[in-house]
Amino acid sequence: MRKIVVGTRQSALALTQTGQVVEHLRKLCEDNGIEAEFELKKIVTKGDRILDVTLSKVGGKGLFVKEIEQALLDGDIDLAVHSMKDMPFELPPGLTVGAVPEREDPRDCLIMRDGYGIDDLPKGAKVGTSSLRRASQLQHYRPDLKIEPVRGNIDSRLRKLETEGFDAILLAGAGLHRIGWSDRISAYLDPELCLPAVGQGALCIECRDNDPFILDLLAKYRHEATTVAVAAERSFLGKLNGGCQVPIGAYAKLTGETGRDGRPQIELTGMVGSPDGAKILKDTQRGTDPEALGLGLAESLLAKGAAELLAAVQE
Ligand SMILES: NCc1[nH]cc(CCC(=O)O)c1CC(=O)O
Repeated sequence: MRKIVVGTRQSALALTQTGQVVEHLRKLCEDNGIEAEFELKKIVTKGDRILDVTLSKVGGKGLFVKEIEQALLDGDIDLAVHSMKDMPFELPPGLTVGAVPEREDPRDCLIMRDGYGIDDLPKGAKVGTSSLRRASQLQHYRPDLKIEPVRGNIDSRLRKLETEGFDAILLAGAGLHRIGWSDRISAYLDPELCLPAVGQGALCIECRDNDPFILDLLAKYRHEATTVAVAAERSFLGKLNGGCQVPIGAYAKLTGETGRDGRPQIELTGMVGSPDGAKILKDTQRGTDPEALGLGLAESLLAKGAAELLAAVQE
């Protein structure tokens, strides 16, 4: 009987999604005659400790993953469940992505005090988000809105909708679905209006690259379409050298067509914007090689001036 220690953050969302992953893995073990038992280990990350500062001001990448990766390297845990969009582009030596399971809804959504869509917000309404990507795209569509930062876990952000006088706040639909709060969602934002964060709605199961038992188990959990789509989005992000603290969005999906090389065709849309939404660069490309597609799309936006936009945010 092998004991598998699973590392997780301790927010409501993290515990729920880790619990769901462990249930799937338990079933996979049962179906494949693998004897294993699972144990959860809660780990506090820097991102959990600093809750009162806008993330773009805290700086640094991997705020929600570093301590968990250290626990993997130290052998304190055997695998970790992360939100893909919190993952930095590069993993530390010795660690690898063991599986990307099937993606949840990638869209952002509005939780509104009144109304059922963005066009119901009154002129000058106060909207809460600390994401420069969400702010940029929302302001581009509705320059009249007043965007103000709101941080904290999903539960505390929802509370702030009431206590801090917001007309609406923006959250990822996936998180709300996972914790069973879909009924709080007033409207989904179409990716045409608001491109999600790279990897949004997907999970990343990370493990040591020299642990064949865990690698074999996780290989059975991999979802091909999600893996390929997220690889394209992350390749785009990697080329632009962005974390989740810059106004970059991307969304990839399979078109259902097959390329000349026999591989599934991917359609990738990416954006880079100014935080005030005055300028948004956006493009869509198709291809079958996720890395090449991400790089190509990034190069197209760089040729249109993406580097200048990003430099203005990062200085
Ligand atoms: N930035 C924090 C974060 N990281 C992952 C999710 C949940 C959605 C997901 O798994 O993509 C959230 C909350 C949010 O953005 O509303």
